[in-house]
Amino acid sequence: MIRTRALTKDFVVSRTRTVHAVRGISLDVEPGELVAVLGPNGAGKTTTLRMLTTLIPPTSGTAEVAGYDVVTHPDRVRAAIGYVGQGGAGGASQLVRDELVTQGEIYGLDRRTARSRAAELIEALDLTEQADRKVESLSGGQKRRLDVAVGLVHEPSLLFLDEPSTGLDPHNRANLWEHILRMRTAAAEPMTIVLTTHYLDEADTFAERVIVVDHGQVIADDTADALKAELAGDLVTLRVAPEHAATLAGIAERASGTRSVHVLPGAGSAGAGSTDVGSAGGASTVEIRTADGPGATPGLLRAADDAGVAVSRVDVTRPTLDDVFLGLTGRSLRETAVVDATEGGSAKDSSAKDSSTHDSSITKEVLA
Ligand SMILES: Nc1ncnc2c1ncn2[C@@H]1O[C@H](COP(=O)(O)OP(=O)(O)OP(=O)(O)O)[C@@H](O)[C@H]1O
Repeated sequence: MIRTRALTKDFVVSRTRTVHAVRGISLDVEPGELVAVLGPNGAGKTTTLRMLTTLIPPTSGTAEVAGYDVVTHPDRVRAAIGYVGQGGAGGASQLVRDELVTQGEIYGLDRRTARSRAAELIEALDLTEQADRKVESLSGGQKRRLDVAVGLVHEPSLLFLDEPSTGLDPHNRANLWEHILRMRTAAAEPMTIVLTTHYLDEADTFAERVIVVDHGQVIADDTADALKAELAGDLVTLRVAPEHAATLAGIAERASGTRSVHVLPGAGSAGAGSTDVGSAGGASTVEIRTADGPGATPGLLRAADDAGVAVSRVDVTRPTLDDVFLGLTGRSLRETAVVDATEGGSAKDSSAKDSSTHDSSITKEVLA
């Protein structure tokens, strides 16, 4: 459905400065895939989407979309795809229904077909009550659903969504996703969807494949689970008395599946002989990165018990996509998003904060 080879885009911003926004992206997306493109602000996600949707020409390299070259057959590409950009489409003073009909006609549907397609989409995207209101009167969530409807009006087999849910509250995000997934499976052939997002949990939950982009290049490409298992691993955190931390670290290092072990002295535990086990102030923490945290933990606890090491608390944390990015680049996607927002970005800081609340961790107190 999509095939790019060594795709690049340079922006000449002044006589002395060129921004290399996309630096040689080669990727293949098969029909029916749901792919999330993830990366910090300025990574080149939107620029890539804009080339694939024929809005800007590549500087070099090739891109075929829906079987057509984006440079030599842009009209064919446009007829086959839907694109929901960041700004959204839509004439503000048009009625919702009229907007959909107009867009359908722009895509070559006759008026009757455009009307029936508009009615279908209004129902499918839960816009019945808003159908005869002006676009400018819609709420953020309703407007985004209309944007998606506009992107789907000509029944494209491939839909590009550029940050579809940025700025929406969690309820509206969930609602939008429900609609997108329903539309996808309702199509005669499962629709291919390529989206960019700042929401790590969104990519994690809905995308079948995650492409991580940084500095204009693809740095990882797999399912979210595979990326997390291969590039991050689970984190097992054990609390022990400071004098037992080295013994426990040794046990962890010898355990199968262990990738790394770190000992963090507890606050106030620098003084030798602290035995304040169970109190956050005195205990040391042994952090173990392992391929399978829930599987490894019982063996670790047995070995600790055999060695006379009393573990006062166990936390097993499954990695997030942010851990994957951190492992790949040494930077956190959340941090980069927040920093860029303070430098003039807009809604990105809220997305970054929101995604940081998503974390799946299993916590278990162990009686020492
Ligand atoms: N028209 C342009 N002229 C000059 N530079 C541009 C232009 N469009 C994008 N860039 C630059 O190209 C780089 C990639 O931008 P792009 O918008 O593709 O990133 P992004 O990953 O989509 O970021 P965001 O998550 O903030 O939307 C950035 O450094 C950006 O400033």
